[in-house]
Amino acid sequence: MNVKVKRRVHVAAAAIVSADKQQVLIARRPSNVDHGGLWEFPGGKLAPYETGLEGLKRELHEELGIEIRRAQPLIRVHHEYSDKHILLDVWQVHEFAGEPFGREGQAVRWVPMEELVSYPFPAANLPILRAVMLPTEYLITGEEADDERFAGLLERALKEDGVRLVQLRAKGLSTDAYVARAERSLALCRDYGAKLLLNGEPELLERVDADGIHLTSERLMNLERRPIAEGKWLSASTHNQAQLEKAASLGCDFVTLSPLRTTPSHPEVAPMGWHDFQQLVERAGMPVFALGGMTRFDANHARAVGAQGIASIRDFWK
Ligand SMILES: Nc1nc2c([nH]c(=O)n2[C@H]2C[C@H](O)[C@@H](COP(=O)(O)OP(=O)(O)OP(=O)(O)O)O2)c(=O)[nH]1
Ligand SMILES: [Mg+2]
Repeated sequence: MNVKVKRRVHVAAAAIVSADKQQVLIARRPSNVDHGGLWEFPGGKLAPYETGLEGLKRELHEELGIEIRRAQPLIRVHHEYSDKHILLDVWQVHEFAGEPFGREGQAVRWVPMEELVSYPFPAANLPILRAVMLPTEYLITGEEADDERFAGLLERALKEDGVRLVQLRAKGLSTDAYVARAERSLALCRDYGAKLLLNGEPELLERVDADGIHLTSERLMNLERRPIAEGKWLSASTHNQAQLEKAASLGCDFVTLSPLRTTPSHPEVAPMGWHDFQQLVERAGMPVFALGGMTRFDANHARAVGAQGIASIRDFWK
């Protein structure tokens, strides 16, 4: 029997974002290498004993002539190519010195975030594109009987906290009341350049042209295929490996994973803690927001263990 062991390749790559966070730098792979002609996030294979960030610093100097000043982990993606197993260790570079140019003759281009999806990338890159486009914080709205009070609280979070990703969660409302609240939330979110996801049946998007749908874990597990178009965002609540795998198989764009800590809203559920969380995130293959007792102070740690950031009601709803 001829068992071929695939090569394992650890690659560090950079999502270099402009100071206004509106653009990201990509490069085109030369036509004579693997995935030639496709676009990529600059970077390359780690040398023996190099850490991801060390390797990335070396690669960005070699490929673009820049020095990294400030970088933060963005996402880790495992992908099976036909000839190798690859780990893409992607960092978001917030600050650098020098003027980037293609030192190896490759094309290099600043691209507006929303145009990224129209460039051809290698197959492993889809989760990275999603991660680059998403912020670090995901606001889940609180239960609020009064529409005026609700709008005031949402606007405060958009304005004061700079929230740019919102899930409208309102279990207590009838469908019509939910739709009315969603229309109003959408207008507010548009004013601040934030994305709005509706927590409910996917068909809600036919009534409100929001940016996407957030599935409860129960809805997630009952679906056979992705219920909405690719151009809309699909997120889901997950709590374990099986749900993460289901989310991946449906083509969810990102998920929340909870509960990280014990919370007043779910006192009976055992918290998973950072160790188990990190292990689940490593193989998730999509951006994951830590949920359950999280505040913005936890965002850096969440990033450090591989997450996109944190999701919260309480930290933003005051
Ligand atoms: N840099 C980078 N590599 C990617 C991306 N997506 C993706 O699948 N890859 C794959 C392609 C390659 O198989 C591998 C990266 O290798 P590389 O060719 O950049 O390596 P390197 O810069 O060290 O170049 P070399 O000296 O080995 O020629 O990862 C991406 O976005 N950026
Ligand atoms: Mg390279």
